[in-house]
Amino acid sequence: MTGGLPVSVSGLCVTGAGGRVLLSVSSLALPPGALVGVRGPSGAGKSTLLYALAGLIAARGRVCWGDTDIMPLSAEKRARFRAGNIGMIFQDFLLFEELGAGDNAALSALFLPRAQRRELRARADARLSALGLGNHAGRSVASFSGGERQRVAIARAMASGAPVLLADEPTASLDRGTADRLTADLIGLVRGNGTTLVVVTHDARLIDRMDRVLTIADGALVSDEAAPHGLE
Ligand SMILES: Nc1ncnc2c1ncn2[C@@H]1O[C@H](COP(=O)(O)OP(=O)(O)OP(=O)(O)O)[C@@H](O)[C@H]1O
Repeated sequence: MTGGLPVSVSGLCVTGAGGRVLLSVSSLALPPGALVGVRGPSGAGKSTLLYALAGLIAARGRVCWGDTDIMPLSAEKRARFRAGNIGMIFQDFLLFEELGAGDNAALSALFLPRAQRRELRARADARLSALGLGNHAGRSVASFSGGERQRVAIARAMASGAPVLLADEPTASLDRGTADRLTADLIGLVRGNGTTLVVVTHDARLIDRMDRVLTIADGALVSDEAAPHGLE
């Protein structure tokens, strides 16, 4: 892992059916290794921002990770950039029930040349261990609790060694204690690796651990605050 990437966004606009503006961000710049929380009311456009940053939805404007503007890239080049640079934790985990934790965490090895698979598998196992699941790598995730599943999703997102991690509600549906432990583990891992983290969350305690907090309302970036400890 070589540390995070900076992100800069300008003139970003995502529209939905009938041209309705779902998200509009005129300008945003985040330094490498920043831990950034995104909050706001339901339906405000938070997940839309995450998906636009990942280049997973159609949008206008510029989204640069480091020196690379991902917007003009072909779908294939964008997917390749994403695979090498962006780890994603989706709201519903997207795990394969029939596979073990280790196989789920190392899933992206399927898309790598054989020579690099062993390395990715080792990193996936190391992430699982760091998240307290080292002894459960062979167990099918079908029998995992919500907190354990979320840890597998984090291990998978970080196994590729991507310098950027995008997470959508990583503590949703977890009890307070589990959410707090997961938050501590996630932040420890991300800070230790210098990864840039952008996390959408309604969890005030997770927000409170971020360096920076963006508030989205009605499809617009309405505030961008540094180190807002004690908010909400
Ligand atoms: N593919 C789509 N096509 C049309 N509209 C969409 C699409 N995806 C999302 N939207 C709309 O865009 C708006 C923003 O959705 P988004 O999921 O980004 O909100 P959110 O802030 O993440 O909400 P929540 O906190 O409830 O997850 C909503 O009105 C939603 O219905």
